[in-house]
Amino acid sequence: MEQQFANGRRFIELHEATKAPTKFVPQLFMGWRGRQDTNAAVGNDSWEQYLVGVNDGYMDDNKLWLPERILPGFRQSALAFAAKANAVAARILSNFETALQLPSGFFDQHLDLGAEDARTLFGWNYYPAPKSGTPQAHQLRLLPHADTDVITLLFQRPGEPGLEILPGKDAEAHAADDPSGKDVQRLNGAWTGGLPRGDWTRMDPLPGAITLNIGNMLMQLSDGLLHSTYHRVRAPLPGEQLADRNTMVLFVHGRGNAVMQGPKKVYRAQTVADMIAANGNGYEKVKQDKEWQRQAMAFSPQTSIPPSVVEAV
Ligand SMILES: O=C(O)CCC(=O)C(=O)O
Ligand SMILES: [Fe+2]
Repeated sequence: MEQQFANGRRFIELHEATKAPTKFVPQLFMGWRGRQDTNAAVGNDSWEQYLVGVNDGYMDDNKLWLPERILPGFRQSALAFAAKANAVAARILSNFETALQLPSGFFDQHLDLGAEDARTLFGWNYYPAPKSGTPQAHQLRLLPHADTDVITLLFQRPGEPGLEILPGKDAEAHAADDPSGKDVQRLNGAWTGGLPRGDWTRMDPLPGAITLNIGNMLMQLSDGLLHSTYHRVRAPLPGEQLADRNTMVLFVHGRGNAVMQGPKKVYRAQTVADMIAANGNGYEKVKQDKEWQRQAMAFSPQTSIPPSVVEAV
């Protein structure tokens, strides 16, 4: 894990101009989003992200890898790690097949990284250390959202906290869905569902642990039984160390042509590729909404998930 964090830092530490050719492609959700791009998305200079596809076809067509001479071994190392993480995801998800009434072997097939339309992504988030003396407590490093994928494996590092989830918000958004044309992408608009049931709750990093988020695709596949996790990343609170934060993500999307609909057809049929493309500019629709701003930016007294629950996750 630490080796792969270091691999990502090699990319992050390059000059802006060197990274520029790998600029983010919203349609694919692949590539590099520098501080300027994320500044436009979240309104502060607090986040940088590089996401690579496990499928070289999409990466090569869009020239989203840097040449070997700039980052020797980078690509091979990232893809090897992503494949290992994907095997973990497949093992976890295979346990859901019976309960979700999906055909046996569904996830093995769906998560096949060798498939021509494989769209799973692996990548790094980097949040620089805030400058001392700046009022960080009311700033977010990453705005609230639910991930689009089936599940996310999130790798965090002890000493670099910030992830928070809003329990109950997911369920509310579900209840507020329009029954005539259920579209789980509305979860990215969860603020329409009324007041939050829970408070923003810390999910602090534990040594060696992988954090698992449920994404919108699993919500669709499970006909709403499993709700996607609404989450955000906040800046260090007063009294906390002003550390930078490094995380890695495996966005388990699976195959782009697959339709994400459960046996009861609760949600409208959408392909993985369509759901990814729709998310490319996810924040644009919501940023101006005052009620969303109020809830998304709420900083209530800090609550934490008891350690036993965190370990079970
Ligand atoms: O960096 C984190 O902890 C969260 C990242 C995240 O939510 C994302 O990349 O979708
Ligand atoms: Fe996320």
